[in-house]
Amino acid sequence: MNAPVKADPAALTSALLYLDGVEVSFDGYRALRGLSLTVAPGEMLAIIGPNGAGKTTMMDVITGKTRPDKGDVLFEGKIDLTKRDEADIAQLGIGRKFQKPTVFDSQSVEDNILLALKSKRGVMANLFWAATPAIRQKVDEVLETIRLTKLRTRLAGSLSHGQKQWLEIGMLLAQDPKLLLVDEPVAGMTDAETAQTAILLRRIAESHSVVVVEHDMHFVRDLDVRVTCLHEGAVLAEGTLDQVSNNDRVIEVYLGR
Ligand SMILES: Nc1ncnc2c1ncn2[C@@H]1O[C@H](COP(=O)(O)OP(=O)(O)OP(=O)(O)O)[C@@H](O)[C@H]1O
Repeated sequence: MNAPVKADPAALTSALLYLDGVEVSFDGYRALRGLSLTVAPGEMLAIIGPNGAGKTTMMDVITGKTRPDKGDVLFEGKIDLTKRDEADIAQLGIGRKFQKPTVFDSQSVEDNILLALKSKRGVMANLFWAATPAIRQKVDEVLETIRLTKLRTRLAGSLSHGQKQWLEIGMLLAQDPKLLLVDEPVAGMTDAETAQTAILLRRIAESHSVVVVEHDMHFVRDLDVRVTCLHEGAVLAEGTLDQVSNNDRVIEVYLGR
């Protein structure tokens, strides 16, 4: 069996996100077993791996939902995320998109974006909140990025599954995250929506760091980014999709022959 890939210590100071030797156990079951990886500023990283590899647990550790038993989880080279709670971590600029869209169906597309903007401002600020030109501009910008400008007045509940996913990504963008964590964004999408989502994430990655967990290899190929394959709670292989998908162990435990 291959030794788990270690984080590069030299990357610590330059990494936006740095995980080293992260261990998580649930009732004796070791979900993460020395997980080490880094995400550079402005980088998009795709994470693949079989069911139970620890991908969701990794996201939970980064966002403060799960505390690791051991290991380093650092943001911007110095902020120890293991000491912060979920709300703090969101404030630091780490946004997470879960697999299922959770938009407000009874609100319009643009009001969903506005609500996301408001939630960033906090309750007190909302008392004095008004649709200032700066806020309108931000909403316009986000709608343009997610290509929903023409549907801005439609009720979110009437959107297709893919459009809802894009809207939710827009709601994250409204909060100006430095790092976006995106969990299986194309599950349940049509092929056309999947292709559009790759274009959208590539556009977003021009100005944000992104970690995307996905099983759809066509989509991962379209992303054209560094790929990390997790297995049994650690990194099994890293590199381009071609390098990772030609790795014998990755073929054995995940992709098949
Ligand atoms: N709260 C929990 N209590 C007990 N076991 C858990 C808990 N959360 C996760 N696990 C176990 O830890 C392992 C890793 O799970 P995780 O959900 O992180 O894998 P994954 O790579 O996201 O899988 P999938 O691709 O199916 O989403 C699994 O065996 C899972 O059953």
